[in-house]
Amino acid sequence: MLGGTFDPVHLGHLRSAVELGEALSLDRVHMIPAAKPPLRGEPSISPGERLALLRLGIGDTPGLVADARELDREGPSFTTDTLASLREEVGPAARLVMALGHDAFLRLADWHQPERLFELAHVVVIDRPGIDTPLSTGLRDMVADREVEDTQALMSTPAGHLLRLRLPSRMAISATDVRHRLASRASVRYLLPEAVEARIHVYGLYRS
Ligand SMILES: Nc1ncnc2c1ncn2[C@@H]1O[C@H](COP(=O)(O)OP(=O)(O)OP(=O)(O)O)[C@@H](O)[C@H]1O
Ligand SMILES: O=C(O)c1ccc[n+]([C@@H]2O[C@H](COP(=O)([O-])O)[C@@H](O)[C@H]2O)c1
Repeated sequence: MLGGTFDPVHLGHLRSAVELGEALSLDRVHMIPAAKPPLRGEPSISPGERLALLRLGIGDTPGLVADARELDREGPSFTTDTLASLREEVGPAARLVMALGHDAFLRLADWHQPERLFELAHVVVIDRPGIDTPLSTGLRDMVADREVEDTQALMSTPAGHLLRLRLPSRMAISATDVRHRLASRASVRYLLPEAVEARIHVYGLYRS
């Protein structure tokens, strides 16, 4: 899974999802919008609208799935609940991966039941340009015994390891920057899929 606020989805998310799938030979990558992201304020647009943009962004891309399961739950969108539901679907022997960017990883110790994440899945941290803040002591201690060096070691078990991955097309694109550009009427061309940009303009999203 690659979860996110996707406010809105951009090419950094989509290209990372494709390259993650290739790097780990995954059957598919579920991109899962958080209805209520636990550690940040209310997103700029509704969960349903963020999901609609994600669906447009994915289009018919092989291997990518727009997964709406977090929109069906009440309360904060805790990733442990999402992984538990994915684990239930795929069974105990399947290899399950939760991917996140380095910026999100830096706060992993503050997540709901962080240790349980590793009982349910592997954690793969995607390098993000410009973000090289060192880990806190708590986070370093949490992951020390879990870290593996390569994808083969990661995929030898169903869950429990951590891998840091540098994908080929590292993109310095952020949703914050996209929102700022839209609010100031600057161009977002080539930062988003064209269908996503078109819908944003048609509905006048992110204008203020
Ligand atoms: N350009 C990128 N390259 C790699 N990973 C990314 C990139 N952008 C976002 N991610 C990761 O994708 C996940 C979802 O990101 P999110 O929806 O918060 O986008 P964002 O661009 O970080 O948004 P914002 O600027 O609003 O914080 C997070 O784990 C994040 O680290
Ligand atoms: O489970 C948690 O406690 C938790 C705390 C913070 C973030 N997450 C998830 O991490 C993903 C990225 O979050 P964000 O805020 O960086 O877009 C998204 O799927 C969130 O639901 C999950």
